[in-house]
Amino acid sequence: MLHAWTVEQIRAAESAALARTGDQELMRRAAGHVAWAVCDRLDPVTGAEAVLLVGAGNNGGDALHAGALLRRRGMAVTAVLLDPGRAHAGGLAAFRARRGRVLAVDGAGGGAVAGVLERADVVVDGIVGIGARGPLRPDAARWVDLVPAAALRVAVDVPSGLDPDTGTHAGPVFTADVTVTVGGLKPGLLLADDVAGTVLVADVGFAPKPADARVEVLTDLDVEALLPDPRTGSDKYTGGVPGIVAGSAQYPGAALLCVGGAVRVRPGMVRYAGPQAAAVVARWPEVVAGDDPSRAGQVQAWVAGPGMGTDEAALDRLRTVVDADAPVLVDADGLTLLARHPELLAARRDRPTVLTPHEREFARIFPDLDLADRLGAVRRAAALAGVTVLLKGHRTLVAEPGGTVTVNTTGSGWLATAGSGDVLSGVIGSLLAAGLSPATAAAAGAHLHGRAGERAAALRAAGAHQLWDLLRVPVQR
Ligand SMILES: NC(=O)C1=CN([C@@H]2O[C@H](COP(=O)(O)OP(=O)(O)OC[C@H]3O[C@@H](n4cnc5c(N)ncnc54)[C@H](O)[C@@H]3O)[C@@H](O)[C@H]2O)[C@@H](O)CC1
Ligand SMILES: [K+]
Repeated sequence: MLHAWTVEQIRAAESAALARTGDQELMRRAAGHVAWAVCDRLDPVTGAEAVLLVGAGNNGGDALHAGALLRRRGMAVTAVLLDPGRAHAGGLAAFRARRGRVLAVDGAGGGAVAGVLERADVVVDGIVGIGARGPLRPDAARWVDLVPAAALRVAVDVPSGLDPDTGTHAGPVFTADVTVTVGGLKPGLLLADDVAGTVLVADVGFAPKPADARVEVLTDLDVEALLPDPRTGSDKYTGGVPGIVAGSAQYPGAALLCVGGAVRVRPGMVRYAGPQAAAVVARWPEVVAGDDPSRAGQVQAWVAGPGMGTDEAALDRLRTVVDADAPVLVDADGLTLLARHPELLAARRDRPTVLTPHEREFARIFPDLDLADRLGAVRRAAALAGVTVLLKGHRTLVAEPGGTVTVNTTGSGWLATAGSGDVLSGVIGSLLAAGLSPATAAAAGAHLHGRAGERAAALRAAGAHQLWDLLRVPVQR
């Protein structure tokens, strides 16, 4: 499991380390990681041209110390001081001692900055780190816009302009190929990977406690450990029995896709209750199928929604499922019905329940929550409804009512295809039926589904049904 901490939490851990170690030493360590990240990606290092964008705080100090190290490796390094009177004194002294070139944007050097940036092989962003508030000020933002995309772009701690707690950026932002983040991951780096690039965590001698983190990432090993293979003595109920309510005359494929997701994650048995029973059994002979969830027999978790329609018959089926004691996942048309009948959602409060909306469905159920901050919105939705909420997107987020959010980092563009979400619902339904908690089942399901999407990309396997075969491929080590 990986963890990410808020700026406040990082600051608290940092202050204890500052008292122990001193800020110069911490900064030198951080700078060592930044310089290593640069040199590791350049060939040759000697003679390459680097530009440091240096703000007025310690983030700029990190960049200046890194610049001094890059000088030692024979690089031509120019420090652009955005606020020359307030540049970090220790960092500047170390940089000058290595005969680095200094340009001050408010002095004679200002005019030369654009030309220096244009030629740079590497640009190091030390404009602001976790001390910044709000969008970048115009005097800093103008330089971000001049950074050439062809250069290696390395952000110190956080790409300037990106909110480390939320991953939002209201104005210009430094787009990094690599972010070297100090002390621990920040949620914003996970959410805005398009801005942060590859994230390296620089261990400088302090780290917040994993137990304090409210944002987590599952790894392959975590997910494998949650899904043991069947053993001698297992029966169909130890594997788990999901019940699927999906599909309609208009969307028969949704039933097959959702059931397929459930079957291929290894439940003990899958039940189906809807109008496509014959088609389901024709494709999935292992499934026990009927049309009425109230007569389905023992079910350990329900999935309701994909392609089920929104008519009276669909509403009746959804009511039956919502009344069940077993865990329930509601997706797609089921979410549309929940938005129209809030009493059904209220009935699931504090009972094991997962909602899996994409952004439009989310906005229908939680119209007052602002999706500009997806992390904040999904967390508030889970707290408001008292259920687990999985918000789909490039970074799918899973929030439990207690406030912890899991960020899914697997996936590919090949998942953006009709029916892909139906498969995901079936996968999570199986995991719920196997006894995982709603948040763990949702996060593990999103992880498996994302890995399947990555394999689909590698194979160019188009079509959501291709995901069935790619869900439980063993992890390569
Ligand atoms: N304190 C320490 O000893 C350590 C600090 N570290 C580095 O220090 C950074 C934090 O340093 P600081 O607390 O000095 O803060 P920053 O360097 O992140 O930013 C503070 C400066 O940014 C300016 N600023 C604030 N909001 C702005 C905005 N919207 N647009 C433009 N400028 C803005 C402020 O006027 C201030 O001068 C970390 O991100 C990390 O890079 C690390 O080196 C570890 C050790
Ligand atoms: K930065």
